[in-house]
Amino acid sequence: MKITNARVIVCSPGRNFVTLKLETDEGLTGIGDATLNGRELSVAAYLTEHVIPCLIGRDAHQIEDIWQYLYKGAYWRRGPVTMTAIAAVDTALWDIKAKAAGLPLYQLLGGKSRTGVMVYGHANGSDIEHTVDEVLRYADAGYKAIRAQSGVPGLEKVYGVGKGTLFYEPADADLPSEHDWSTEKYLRHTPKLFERIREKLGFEHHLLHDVHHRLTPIEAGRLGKSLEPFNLFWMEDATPAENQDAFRLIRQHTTTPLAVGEIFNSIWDCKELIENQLIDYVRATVVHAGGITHLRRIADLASLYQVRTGCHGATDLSPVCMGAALHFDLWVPNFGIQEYMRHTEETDAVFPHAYTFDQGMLYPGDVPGHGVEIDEALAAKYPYKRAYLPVNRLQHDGTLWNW
Ligand SMILES: O=C(O)[C@@H](O)[C@@H](O)[C@H](O)[C@H](O)CO
Ligand SMILES: [Mg+2]
Repeated sequence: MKITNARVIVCSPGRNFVTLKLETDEGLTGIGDATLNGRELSVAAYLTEHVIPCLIGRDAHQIEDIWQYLYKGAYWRRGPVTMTAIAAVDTALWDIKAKAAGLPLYQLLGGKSRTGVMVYGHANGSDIEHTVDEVLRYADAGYKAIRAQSGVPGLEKVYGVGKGTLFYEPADADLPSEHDWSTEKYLRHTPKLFERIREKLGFEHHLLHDVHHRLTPIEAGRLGKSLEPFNLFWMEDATPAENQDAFRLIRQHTTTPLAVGEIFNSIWDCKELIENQLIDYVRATVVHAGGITHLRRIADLASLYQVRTGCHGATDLSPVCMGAALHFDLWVPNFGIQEYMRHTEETDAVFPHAYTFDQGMLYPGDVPGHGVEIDEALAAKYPYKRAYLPVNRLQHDGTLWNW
């Protein structure tokens, strides 16, 4: 089955998405997500100018060979742009292979390992009481796991605290907006938030929290320790992970489980974290980590060390990535949890999909392929609009900090 045609579709139904569509001489098509938040057009150009010309005429069934060809063949290995482009091709090829087999993608990976995929939703509030109300709302909606982020007194804008709670969108401006940060204020506030949530919610639900790379390792150790009484499912991105060894220091100080990896694009970003058992959950997902083919390698390495998966699932990952990730999640033996930030109705209309939500679980559905399509005519009505993630500065002197 030969690849006869390929094109990149850029659209902005509420936010930007990049989608790769492959066509074959047997009439089967497949799509893959290629969205890299705030740098969308770099991947679109990489695919159009450099990858698509190499794909035409290749056998769509040779997923592994094409992966190796694009990875080794570029000479310049890894990096978010390259790995997102490879992921798009890989996802589209798995979609085609599953459609050719007449099977949902999870069957090709090894079949179901569980009945459904446990997800966590985002409860955001401007202060503690508002966040508690949001957490209770998610619990009422059937969620078994809830991430809680709250505004911090004395800080004007804090990551994760959005206006529209169900459809929070971090890429909020044409050029980066500026947030302010104070580690001292945050560290004083956050244990109070979780104390109050547990008081009102009890201990039946999983609670998660995202630190968004803002602490030093020793500060992260301190936060993890202070959150221990509240039994978090995980503390995410406690410190930047370019230096994988940094997590050793956090580990020495707390038993709060650690998650990291939404910005990882290769197994090399997490090899030491996994082999040294410095984390409990790896957050890499299909679109930014080289597709199903590479994510499977990361998960297999992780499983040797009892590290579980916790795929990134924010709104800037398109429904195409979500669909593919859910097939992966249903199969992967060392599954932990899947993030689920709902897309807007406009986005869902552009990307009709087979996956469904019920009582805190997502189900990928049983249609052949990964179960997500793109309505190209509708997509064309939403042209690209530049939108950037914010930057963060220390409140007391304006030093650029981690966002
Ligand atoms: O855990 C998460 O979902 C976040 O960290 C994301 O919202 C992240 O900020 C965006 O995906 C960045 O593109
Ligand atoms: Mg995160």
